[in-house]
Amino acid sequence: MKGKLITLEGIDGSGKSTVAKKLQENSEIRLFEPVFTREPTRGTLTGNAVENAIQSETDQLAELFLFTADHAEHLAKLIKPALENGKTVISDRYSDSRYAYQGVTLKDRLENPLEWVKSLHREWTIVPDLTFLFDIEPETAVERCGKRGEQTKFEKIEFLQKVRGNFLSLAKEEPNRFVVIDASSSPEKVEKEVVQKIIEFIKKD
Ligand SMILES: Nc1ncnc2c1ncn2[C@@H]1O[C@H](COP(=O)(O)OP(=O)(O)OP(=O)(O)O)[C@@H](O)[C@H]1O
Ligand SMILES: Cc1cn([C@H]2C[C@H](O)[C@@H](COP(=O)(O)O)O2)c(=O)[nH]c1=O
Repeated sequence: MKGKLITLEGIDGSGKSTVAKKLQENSEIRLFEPVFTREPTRGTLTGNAVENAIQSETDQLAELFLFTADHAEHLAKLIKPALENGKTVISDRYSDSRYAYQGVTLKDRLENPLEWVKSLHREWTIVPDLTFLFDIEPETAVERCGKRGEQTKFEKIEFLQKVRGNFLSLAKEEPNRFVVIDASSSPEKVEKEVVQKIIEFIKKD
């Protein structure tokens, strides 16, 4: 793989999509001609299945496998070919979302769901080169989501506190891959920090 994979992670409402949009418009980032993508994927068979699953009371294991199927399809159809072509890929959510979220949804079904979900990916996923964790108090994130948050089952403070804990443990385990961003700062400050880190990272090679 010649290209680099950069991922944006964090709880719902942490500001990932806002930054992803800003990165697409940023002239310094555009020079690298990155491929922008996201998980769950949009408008695909697997992405639509995930969308349906998260809008209903789907069995948590079934939901994990749908998210994972979407990841496999995403890797095969977009991520791997882009990296093999030397492209920089920037994904709004990726595997760490599975480890952090399904690490919580499956806690009554499995002994150590986070590790189990990780092990399920180990032999075939591509580990990102750089991951931004948009870290924020769930209260602030849920408030930001307003009415939108009331419609989805994951945007609940207590649940997101546990997801945030999982993200922070993942970041602690791999300090060389993760950059933890204070996502409660202003949109301008968050964008500036992310742009600066991406440029440093790409130029370093
Ligand atoms: N730094 C910021 N300060 C204040 N508000 C912000 C900031 N970043 C984003 N927002 C606002 O917070 C809300 C959620 O942001 P956004 O959709 O980017 O989050 P997200 O992490 O992509 O959420 P999700 O994962 O649920 O899609 C939006 O209304 C956005 O305008
Ligand atoms: C990839 C992925 C996502 N989720 C959760 C996180 C969100 O609540 C929804 C959809 O994501 P969006 O960025 O808000 O569109 O799904 C998850 O639980 N597991 C995953 O692997």
